[in-house]
Amino acid sequence: MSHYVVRSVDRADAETIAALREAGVATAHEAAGRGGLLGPSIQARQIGVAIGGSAITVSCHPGDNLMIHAAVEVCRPGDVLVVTTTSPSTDGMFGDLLATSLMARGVVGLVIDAGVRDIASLREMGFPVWSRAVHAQGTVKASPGSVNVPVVAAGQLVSPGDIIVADDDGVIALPAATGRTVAEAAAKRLDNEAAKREKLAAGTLGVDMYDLRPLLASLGVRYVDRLPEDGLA
Ligand SMILES: O=C([O-])CC(=O)C(=O)O
Ligand SMILES: [Mg+2]
Repeated sequence: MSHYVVRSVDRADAETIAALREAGVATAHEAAGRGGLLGPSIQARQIGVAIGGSAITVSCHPGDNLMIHAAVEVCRPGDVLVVTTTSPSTDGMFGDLLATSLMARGVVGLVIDAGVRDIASLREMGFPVWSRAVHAQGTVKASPGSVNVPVVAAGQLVSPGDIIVADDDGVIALPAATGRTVAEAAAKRLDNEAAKREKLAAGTLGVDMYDLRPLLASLGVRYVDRLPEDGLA
């Protein structure tokens, strides 16, 4: 098996990335046709932080953070490091020292399908992390892997240069080439949601706003004042 550190990455433009970050993971996911999400095994390790950036991908041997060290050098300001392991692992392969190194390169956050440690320091430093686990288990630097090859993180294919948006709801990866179209669709959804929010706040019911009464009737859902004697039979 060959191992590579790929230096060149095609990134999306900063404006598109910022628009998707502002839209948020849920809206970007809807705007992308309900695609792109990493699975919920990867969770935010801080509250109220949203990031957007270009993926630098890392494929590591489980329990081995050698390739994270190798990846730091190819990161640019505005990137997000996306780390995977070649078999499932929750070892704490990333902590405040690696975060210090990434912050010095202008990396805006980490998404890792494995464990992190030094979590109190990471929060204090303001380096945001989305991970499968928090686990102090130490790792070694011994086995080869690759940087900037396609990887799978929590069931989602992530390619180098993908737009990563992460917030309290989770993480989404979008191909850079689709970014502008998704950002436009996200902006439309946000406008539309603003109008809906106003109506809902004024007391309009979802069943009326979405015209769901005919659907409920066609599905055989009946409104009664009391449950009939024969119950749900
Ligand atoms: O050094 C390691 O193996 C991971 C870690 O704790 C750090 O980056 O601070
Ligand atoms: Mg440490």
